[in-house]
Amino acid sequence: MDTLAVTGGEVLRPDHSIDPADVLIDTVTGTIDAVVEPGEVDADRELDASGGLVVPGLVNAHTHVAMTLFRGSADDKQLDDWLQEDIWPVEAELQAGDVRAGAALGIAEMIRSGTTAFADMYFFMPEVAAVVEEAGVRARLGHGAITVGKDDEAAHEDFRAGLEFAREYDGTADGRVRTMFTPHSLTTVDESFYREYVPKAREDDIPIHFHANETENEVDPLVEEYDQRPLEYADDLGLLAENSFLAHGVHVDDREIELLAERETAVIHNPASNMKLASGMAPVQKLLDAGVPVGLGTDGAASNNDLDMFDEMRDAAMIGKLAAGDARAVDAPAAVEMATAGSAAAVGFDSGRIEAGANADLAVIDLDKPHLTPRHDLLSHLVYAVKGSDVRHTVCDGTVLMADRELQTLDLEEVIDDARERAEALFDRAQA
Ligand SMILES: CSC[C@H]1O[C@@H](n2cnc3c(O)ncnc32)[C@H](O)[C@@H]1O
Ligand SMILES: [Zn+2]
Repeated sequence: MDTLAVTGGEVLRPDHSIDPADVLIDTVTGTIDAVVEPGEVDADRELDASGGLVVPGLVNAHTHVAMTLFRGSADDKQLDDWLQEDIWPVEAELQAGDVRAGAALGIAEMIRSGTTAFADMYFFMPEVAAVVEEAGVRARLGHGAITVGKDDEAAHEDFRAGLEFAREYDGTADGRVRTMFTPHSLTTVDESFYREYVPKAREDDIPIHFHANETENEVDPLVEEYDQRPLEYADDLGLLAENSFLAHGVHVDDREIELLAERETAVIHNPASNMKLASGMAPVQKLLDAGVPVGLGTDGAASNNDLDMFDEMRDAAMIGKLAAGDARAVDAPAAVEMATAGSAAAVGFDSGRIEAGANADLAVIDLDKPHLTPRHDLLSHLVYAVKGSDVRHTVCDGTVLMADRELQTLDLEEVIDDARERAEALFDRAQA
């Protein structure tokens, strides 16, 4: 056994208590071996966490990581106009190398802000899988399949590609890449495709992830056509299950909330994207009270515009209070739970908790900062005051991915240069 000890810090436990402890990691299995009294470990190597707070690596449960190339290119528009006028015309010009560069940039950004795992639906997903492997993070990946704007044969090809990717790449990168089947949304995929392909995914036990109930424009047409709420329609299609998770769930009524709880289907809350696109306020406290599993995501960098999950926790707590009209709603423990154990469970990773047996995915936050002073309540700081740039070390699967803010697996300068070049060429092609 080869071991790494994270020593000298205070550790956030699964019950949200925080106390001084050392974390012993088995780097061969990539799991936490023990959490022990300070000074008791004897390990092959040590990572100094003194003066810091050791937290589970954050889990970004809904993103399109390569969309970092679109950051700042399309702001201040509602979802439909944003997608149709700005995003989709440029995505039509995407090449594999663009997705690789955008993914590397996004993954570098996530490692630098304490995120160790993410769920992603996009295009050219083998490229994303390759960067996940190289960077050392953990991810659940799906090829996003869509039927609008495609002829029948092209749409079938897209859906077959989605299933093929899910089957071929599951378990790669030493098990750090897991896969899923990802139809884009309830309104952009024709019903017949759901009827044909969802059973195929279910047969192979492939998790399903899709956008749903993000804007009112996604609700009304379905109610009109099917005389059903969108999530009743989704249930009829076999989309709601324990290993399904949907992004957004902003416009859900009480019956849909009940359905989600009954089916144990998780909602991934994306507060920044919902605010920026003016999609609405998800009823997060209501979902939690009803027993719906809730995770947290950034969505893509074009609608956020960063991938910092600390920002997202703060946004979730803030907008959760506004939505409920109650300052007690979505408190700090609820926001932390969403970004860690909640997201990890939704995505299907045994991460998001610092406890023996769990994946050794963690981040160390430097608390020695003016904006983190004094220290009345560190859980409060995590949600309301910490920034991604306060992360000192990031560890995933027992491997140190960032030490003292230096990336260990990616060359940051190269990643930034490459992303700049690819973004410029991509937007030039789109404007030609
Ligand atoms: C088919 S791959 C994913 C597809 O989703 C687009 N996208 C990015 N953000 C959102 C969002 O908030 N709602 C719906 N779709 C979104 C992305 O640009 C890709 O085309
Ligand atoms: Zn999305």
